[in-house]
Amino acid sequence: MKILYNITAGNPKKLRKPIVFSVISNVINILPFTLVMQAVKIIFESYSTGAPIDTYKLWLTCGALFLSMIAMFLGEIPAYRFSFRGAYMVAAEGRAKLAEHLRKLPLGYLTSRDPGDLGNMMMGDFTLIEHCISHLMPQLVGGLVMPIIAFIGLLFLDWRMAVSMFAALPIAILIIAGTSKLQRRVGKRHMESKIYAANRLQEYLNGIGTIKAYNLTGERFVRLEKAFRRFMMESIKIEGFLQPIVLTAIACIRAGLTVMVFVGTHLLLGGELNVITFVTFLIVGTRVFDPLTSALGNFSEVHYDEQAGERIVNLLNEPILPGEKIAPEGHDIILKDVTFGYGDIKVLKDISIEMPEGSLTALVGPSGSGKSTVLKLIARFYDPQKGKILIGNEDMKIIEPESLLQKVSMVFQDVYLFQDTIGNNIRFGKEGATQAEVEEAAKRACCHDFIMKLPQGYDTPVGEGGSTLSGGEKQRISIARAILKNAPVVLLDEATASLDPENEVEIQRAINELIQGRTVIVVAHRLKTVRSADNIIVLDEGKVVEQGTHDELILQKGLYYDLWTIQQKSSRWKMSS
Ligand SMILES: Nc1ncnc2c1ncn2[C@@H]1O[C@H](COP(=O)(O)OP(=O)(O)OP(=O)(O)O)[C@@H](O)[C@H]1O
Repeated sequence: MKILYNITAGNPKKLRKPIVFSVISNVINILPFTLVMQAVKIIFESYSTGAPIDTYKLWLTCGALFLSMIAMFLGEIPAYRFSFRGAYMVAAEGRAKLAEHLRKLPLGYLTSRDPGDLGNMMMGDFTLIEHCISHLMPQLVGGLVMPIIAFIGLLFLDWRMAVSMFAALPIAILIIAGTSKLQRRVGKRHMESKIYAANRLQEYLNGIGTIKAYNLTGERFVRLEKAFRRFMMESIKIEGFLQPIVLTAIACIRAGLTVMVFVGTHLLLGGELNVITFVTFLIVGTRVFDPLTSALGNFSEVHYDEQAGERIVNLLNEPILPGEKIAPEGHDIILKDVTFGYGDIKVLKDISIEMPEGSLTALVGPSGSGKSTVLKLIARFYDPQKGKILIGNEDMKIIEPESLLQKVSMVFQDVYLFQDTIGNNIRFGKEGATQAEVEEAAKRACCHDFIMKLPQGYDTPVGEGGSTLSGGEKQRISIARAILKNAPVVLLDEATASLDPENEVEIQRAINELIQGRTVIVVAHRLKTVRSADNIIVLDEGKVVEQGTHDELILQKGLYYDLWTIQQKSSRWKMSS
């Protein structure tokens, strides 16, 4: 049953209708068979007795045969429709469910996977599932129903012939079932090599600009070529391994026909079987296994598709961030003895920070000291490995992640804009916001003027990732989004890239609009922007080494003082150069 669970990406109920209607359609498909046998019987009876052919019965059989063809056609329509509908429904609902699940997973889990892998799963694996439900399953059902019904019917005609005809079938089934683990293993290796090749291709395409800039074409391409070669070898292996198994099983099934001819001849010569029955068995025997042999030819594909489904099921089983409580009203944020690392190396080591409601806290420190990581923990992209983070005196771990995110606006360095209009990109901040609200937010974020200068204003489309806008423009759009969201907590990761003076002033003005009256935590790279912060936390190698106001820290003459002095000097260098 696990196989049915996997090939439907955890939704086996969706197979009910396709299977039921495939069975019905295959039962109807047996009708013409029995009618042809009836016609043969009428003709043979006349030859064997010397009596004239019973034309009335023969015409009647022909008429029934015609009607059975219509019935076959009508029976196939729902089978076809439910198989395809089932397949597309499983894929469409599954893709939506997986996308929703991905959103709820800790970001750490997602970033640990190869970038192309998830996209591949969404499109490629679900396409395999679609194919399995729409084509392979009906074929398999047909391949089993036809011989089973034929066997039962033939038992009544002559049990000895029926048994001999199907004698070798269990051997074929044993061969297929006995090698199923091996088939899965070979299929798994093939799938892994396919995913690896897709990931290398994605990496190559994503990095094509860098590859050109640093003339890495040769080295990177060798890596990609190796991945394609490995994929090719696994494809050859899968064919080379599976074909002999399937062909042996098919040969066993066909051997049953030879056994039947021997037994039939023996019985006929011994006078224990009449010619009509023998001919009937010969006609049925040559056709009855056809659906089964073609289904077996594709059976290894079912295993293969099952693995695609299993990958999806495994991802759906990955635990989402826990927490069910609605976020509290208060917005004090407290980190208590927090330790966190992305892998084994600890990035934050036992840190404690208090950020009172309505205050502005700045996180400063050398590159890699863990500033952005603190913001990510507060946004609950990850949970700390030790210690806790409290918001409004509640442990974040018990708060429902969605409810927490409603309280938080984030403006990070790597602004992502969707392939949509500028207006809709701002509207992501508040679902259903009116045009007036969008424009108001844009005005406060100092982006209304540049938007109005664009050919289609707010309806101007932006390329994927915001590629058609400058860094400063993208940043201001993301601030407008955050202003529209109007969340009480603002997390700000200041841009490290140097902005031109005009953009810098505009962004600072936009940020001032955004942070008014809120609990703000800002990662500051340019210390002059946080001189007025209520509290400045200085991080070094994942530890809080100093904290206080700008004036207090300058007096301490510690790390902050050093950083401040260096930045003051470098800004003077810039001005004099
Ligand atoms: N997703 C990740 N996976 C693994 N390591 C990471 C990840 N993100 C950050 N790190 C590592 O964690 C450490 C702290 O990173 P973080 O971005 O918090 O530092 P930062 O102080 O904000 O640095 P910067 O000022 O350069 O932005 C760095 O050594 C970084 O390489």
